[in-house]
Amino acid sequence: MGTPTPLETRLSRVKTPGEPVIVFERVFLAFGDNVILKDISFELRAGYSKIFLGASGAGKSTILKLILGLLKPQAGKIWVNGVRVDTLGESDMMKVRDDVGMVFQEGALFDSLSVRENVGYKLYEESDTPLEDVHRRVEEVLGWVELEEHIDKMPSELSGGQRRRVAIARAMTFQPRILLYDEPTTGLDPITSITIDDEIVKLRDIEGVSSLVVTHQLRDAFYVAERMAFRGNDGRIQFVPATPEKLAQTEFVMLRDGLIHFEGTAKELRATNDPYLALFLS
Ligand SMILES: Nc1ncnc2c1ncn2[C@@H]1O[C@H](COP(=O)(O)OP(=O)(O)OP(=O)(O)O)[C@@H](O)[C@H]1O
Repeated sequence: MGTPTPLETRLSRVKTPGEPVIVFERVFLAFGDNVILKDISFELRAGYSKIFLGASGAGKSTILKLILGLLKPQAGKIWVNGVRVDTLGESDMMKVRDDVGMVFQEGALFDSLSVRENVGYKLYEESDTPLEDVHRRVEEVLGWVELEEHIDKMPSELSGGQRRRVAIARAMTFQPRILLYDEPTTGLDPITSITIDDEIVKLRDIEGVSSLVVTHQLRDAFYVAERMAFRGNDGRIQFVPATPEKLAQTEFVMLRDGLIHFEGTAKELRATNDPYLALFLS
């Protein structure tokens, strides 16, 4: 076995299912007189997913920026992996961000870098990680999203769905406990969207990654909530309809007028009589 390499040590962080990994407590945020978040409290637990819905401008991306420490609230408290981030300075925030992967809208790859370099760019910059370890990790994460054979291509040679999968692989490089997805399927056709949704499901169910997904695509949101992945006896990953326990691990959060208008499972959302939600779902 030998001594673990620095990369192996980073990848071996303990992950306890069910413990809170993101906590918002009575968060208030305004830009001048424009109050965006009035009083927001929620908890994301390890291995769970939360899907944020809401009209344009409701504050969904603002919540992602607060988690990453790119914005600070004027009141309330925010914890990420047990660290209070609303009062944290930038250098400590960098360490917190190491455990949070981010999949941006449109994938946001570097056009001038190959797929390999896009996925591994942070690792290649680190002098303490041997090059062969970096190559191995990059190949591993690209294998996970089934794109190993495209490793030496440029982003311009990939389809929109493949580019998003590269972005997911890149976000996984350091095996973060939390993945934040900002509109991961926007602009993709329904079939391609499903390949992205399956990656989100796989990461949640096989890797135990906690995820926060901001989306306007209700069909994809329900797909992620109502499906589950498991590894069969032959070692292959299979997808089946979610069991009741698994269904309970994904919650929808609807933001409206700076407050949480609804928080509940797919089943509860589908059964709602609330006129605002019904309008949103129609
Ligand atoms: N830096 C900023 N300065 C001033 N106002 C801002 C700033 N960033 C965001 N806002 C405002 O905050 C509100 C919430 O923005 P946010 O991007 O969080 O909405 P959203 O729910 O993600 O919307 P969309 O679905 O359109 O992406 C918007 O009214 C936006 O104009």
